[in-house]
Amino acid sequence: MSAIQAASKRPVIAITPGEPAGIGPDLMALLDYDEGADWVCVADPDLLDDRARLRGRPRHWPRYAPGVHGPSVLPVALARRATPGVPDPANADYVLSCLRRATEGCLAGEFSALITGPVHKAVINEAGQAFTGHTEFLAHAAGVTEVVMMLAAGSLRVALVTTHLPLTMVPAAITAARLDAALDILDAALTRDFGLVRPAIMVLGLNPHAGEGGHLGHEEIDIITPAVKRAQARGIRAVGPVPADTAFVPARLAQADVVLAMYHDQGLPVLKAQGFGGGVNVTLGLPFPRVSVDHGTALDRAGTGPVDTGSMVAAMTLAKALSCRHARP
Ligand SMILES: NC(=O)c1ccc[n+]([C@@H]2O[C@H](COP(=O)([O-])OP(=O)(O)OC[C@H]3O[C@@H](n4cnc5c(N)ncnc54)[C@H](O)[C@@H]3O)[C@@H](O)[C@H]2O)c1
Ligand SMILES: N[C@H](C(=O)O)[C@H](O)COP(=O)(O)O
Repeated sequence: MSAIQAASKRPVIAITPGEPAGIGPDLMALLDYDEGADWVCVADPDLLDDRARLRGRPRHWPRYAPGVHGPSVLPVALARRATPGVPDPANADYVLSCLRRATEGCLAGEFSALITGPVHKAVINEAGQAFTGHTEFLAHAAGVTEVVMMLAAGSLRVALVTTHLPLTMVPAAITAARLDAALDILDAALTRDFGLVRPAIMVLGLNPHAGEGGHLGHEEIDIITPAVKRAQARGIRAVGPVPADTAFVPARLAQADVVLAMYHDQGLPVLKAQGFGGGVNVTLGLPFPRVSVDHGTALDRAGTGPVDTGSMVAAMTLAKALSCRHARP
């Protein structure tokens, strides 16, 4: 915990609202900010004012400075005024600048956690910046080679071996080293940050019916089963590979604290079907807590449509809890 946080005895949490044409700025306007933390919104103050006015919720945003409590804004200027629902590649640099500033603050101990609002990956790439997601961006910025994306909604937790990767590249990315790292990170984070004792990790197969004994694919025999056995030998309570189609059957799921899926759309559709709007996305393995919403930019709702703040509220609650756990000596 930094000197500022130690003095204030409460977490100072950075929030990046994400794509300025999306619903991130709407969330900033609509939220009730919990008084148990200082919330530093890294964004363009005019954008926040514009969106708050559109939402009929004008709010005074004090400038961020040590000793300013409650919500405040750390100004980063937009390149062009944002039109709700219409992402503009000219503002891609702004989105990344907000993220960089917040990340630097987390790495320096200025902030105790980072909450990210949704970004539009395509428009950032259209602006010429290679960007696949916050998870990969933050790992790179923090100089960490291996992290794990985990989404949680209620009691369901789904972690991913591979993240934002075209499906054709997935099999080659499921390596012994990646599986070992993912299982170690997951076990350590669930123990340290989520208070679980010897968490049960259900590892999915890659192929239909977990390869059907090698008749429907060999990754289970060649790579996944040996990784599960190595993890067990390290004391990790891993089981599998379990066929993905029946892994989420309630009786089976009840035996696991987390499901480790091989790729993005193997695990996340189940989680989002069950808990969309109240789930969170956590990056495990970073040197600071990072939590995000479970939804995207919802361009169709920015500025006017009904917006559910549930996921952002859940992200704020978890970021606060993780801030306190990370601050423990
Ligand atoms: N954390 C992130 O940065 C993040 C997460 C997921 C998707 N995305 C990005 O978002 C963009 C759009 O993705 P998408 O259309 O697949 O998903 P989306 O979550 O933006 O939208 C899916 C549906 O859910 C609705 N919705 C989303 N959030 C809502 C909320 N808070 N309240 C009410 N309704 C809500 C939308 O209106 C839409 O009908 C993509 O560029 C994607 O990469 C970013
Ligand atoms: N995979 C996430 C989801 O489906 O919710 C989303 O794309 C955000 O990922 P990052 O946190 O890496 O941006």
